[in-house]
Amino acid sequence: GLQQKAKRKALPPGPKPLPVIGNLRDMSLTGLWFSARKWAKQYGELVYLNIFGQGILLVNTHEAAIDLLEKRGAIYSDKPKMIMAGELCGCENMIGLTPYGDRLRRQRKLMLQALGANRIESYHPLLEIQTHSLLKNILNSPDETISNIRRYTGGLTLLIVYGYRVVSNKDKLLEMADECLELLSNHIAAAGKVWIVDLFPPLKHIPSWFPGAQFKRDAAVWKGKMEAFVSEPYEFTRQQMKRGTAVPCYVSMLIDEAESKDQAAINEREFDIQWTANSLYVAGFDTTISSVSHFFLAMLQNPDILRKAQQEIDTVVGPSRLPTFSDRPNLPYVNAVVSETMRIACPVPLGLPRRITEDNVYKGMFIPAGTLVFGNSYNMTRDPAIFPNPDVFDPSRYLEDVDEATAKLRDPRHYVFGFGRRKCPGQFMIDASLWIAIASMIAAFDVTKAKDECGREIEPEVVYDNSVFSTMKPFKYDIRPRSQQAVRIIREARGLED
Ligand code: HEM
Repeated sequence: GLQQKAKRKALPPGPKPLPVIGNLRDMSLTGLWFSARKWAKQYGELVYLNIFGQGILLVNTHEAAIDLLEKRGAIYSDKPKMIMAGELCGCENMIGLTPYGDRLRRQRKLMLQALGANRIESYHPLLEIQTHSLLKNILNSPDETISNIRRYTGGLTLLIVYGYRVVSNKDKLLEMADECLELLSNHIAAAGKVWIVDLFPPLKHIPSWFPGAQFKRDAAVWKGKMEAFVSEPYEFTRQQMKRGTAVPCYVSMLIDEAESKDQAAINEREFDIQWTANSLYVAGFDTTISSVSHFFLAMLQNPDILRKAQQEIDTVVGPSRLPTFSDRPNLPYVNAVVSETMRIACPVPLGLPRRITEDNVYKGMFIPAGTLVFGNSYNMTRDPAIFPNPDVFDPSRYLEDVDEATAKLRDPRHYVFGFGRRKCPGQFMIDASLWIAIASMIAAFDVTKAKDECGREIEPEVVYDNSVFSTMKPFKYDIRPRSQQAVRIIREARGLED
């Protein structure tokens, strides 16, 4: 009866909304995951908010994420229709914003075909070469570590996806990508930011010169930049292929494999290659930067952990060469440092938004169709039942002798890559690229706090600067080769320029 219906309509709990604007004031443009963790503690596994009536659901536990985002994937895998980001800025075809359906399944198949667990080994040589270049760049310009890391990350993707070699921090494609990524995650599709046009779609028809239509003028400029970001690197690979000078990469491999003669199918294939390639860049960049920055931060703050990892490398790899992928099984402590880095960094703390396509009920709580759904990975990686003292960077937590089920539960890879049908397709690639980068930096460098003119240590200042990814403003530290021997093996290693 009526009572039953009222009960069914009970939304999940959450901070009290105000009339009309809802929880607008509870939202923040950066670091929303800190509030989300507090709400999870206060209200439990599901938290519901609204902004101007648009429902937002935070899924705070692993159990609920599996139950909803994975097991009920048929209705939890769609994406919000974003008029500003999608239609007006031309980002609607980025994979992370693509609606669930045939096109997405086709595109995910392409990405997994190229980056699936069984394909990663074929990238090992490229990953080692790119890592050697990173070490050389750090050695040559230790004060530019952040731009070195950006160049490593952007360069790695440009190499693997487009076969394009970046050999300077001021590379044109790298700078173009930088600008677009900043626009994308802090302006166009910033989490916690609502575009008025997304709330009142008819506004998209107002003319650009109209007072208040600044968003339309911005969108027009941004759209042009985004289009160039998608097409220019792709054209580069096409040109190289025509000249016969292309390096084997994601794009050239997929173009080669296309066999259809039917024009519609050729166009569809080209569209899929262009947009998946661009999305690999977009999704892989800030996530890698966040991981590597958190690694540096952890090493500064925990010199004992760095020393212990270095000792393991000295024993297993020895001082006369850099680590390679074949050393990985023999370096349990270094592996634990990499896992702990992924957990602490949690590079996409609230995942990417989903949109539920039908009304749904979970444990008596009502979740209306159209609600935006976020998997709160940040809260899951700080669950004290699984990770005691969750805010402490402690690799030894992975080295305890526990049964297989517990070991699995303690692997941060279960939480940080999202869930179900939209789970990160780059997870195997990043698992390899992050490992080789971290192992090599541990082997070659000491990382310590920077000192001021009076020789006092400078505490790193941690300021999160992004609304979707846990990237930080650059902080100061000191990085130098461990020894003359380390300098020699870095110089001798084969890099991108050799
Ligand atoms: C530590 C690094 C990374 C983390 C933590 C991470 C995490 C995530 C998360 C949480 C999502 C959303 C999943 C969901 O909706 O459930 C995602 C999506 C995605 N990731 Fe990653 N990612 C990382 C690196 C990468 C890399 C290196 C690539 C590319 C080579 C990549 C490509 C993608 C793509 C294309 C999507 C969109 C998938 C879709 O919407 O269907 N990611 N990632």
